[in-house]
Amino acid sequence: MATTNLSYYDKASIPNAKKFRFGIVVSEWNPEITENLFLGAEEALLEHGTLKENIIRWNVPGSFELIYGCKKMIETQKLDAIIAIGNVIQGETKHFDFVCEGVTQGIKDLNIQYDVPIIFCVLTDNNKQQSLDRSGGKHGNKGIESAVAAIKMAALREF
Ligand SMILES: Nc1c(NC[C@H](O)[C@H](O)[C@H](O)CO)[nH]c(=O)[nH]c1=O
Ligand SMILES: CC(=O)[C@@H](O)COP(=O)(O)O
Repeated sequence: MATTNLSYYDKASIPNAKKFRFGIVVSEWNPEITENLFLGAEEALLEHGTLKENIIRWNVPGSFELIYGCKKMIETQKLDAIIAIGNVIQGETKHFDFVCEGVTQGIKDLNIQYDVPIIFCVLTDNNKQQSLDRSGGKHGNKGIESAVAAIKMAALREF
């Protein structure tokens, strides 16, 4: 199944985000990828009206630490949504599987436990080229897609 471009969307359908406050937790593993994901997310949030001062960025060592970083951010900041940014690339061992499953389940659990939506912006790729293609390359930028999801979920949270 061909991957759709992650960055094409109907911009007119996105609520104005001026009143929302967003957290972005960024993994420091594979920074070439995660920084591009962050820039895509930040640019999209600003494009849809978010105030720069309403984007709170924290860094964590790796994708597995996104779980604790998001939890701590929810508990200490007043936020309407959080974007968790990471990039896990398959190595020689099964560690990839455990990191990906762990961060997926951990972020899922936080979405159940707390009333702040956490957007899963974690690329889980077989190789670096797949990551490059999805962080500003031929398949777009998952950071943009995640920012759009964050705005939509922040609006939904108001009901
Ligand atoms: N191999 C990758 C990791 N591994 C590190 C873990 O995320 C974690 O920091 C460590 O196990 C200590 O708890 N992390 C990534 O984000 N990307 C990788 O490719
Ligand atoms: C996904 C990872 O943690 C990865 O970097 C580990 O590499 P390896 O499986 O070769 O130890």
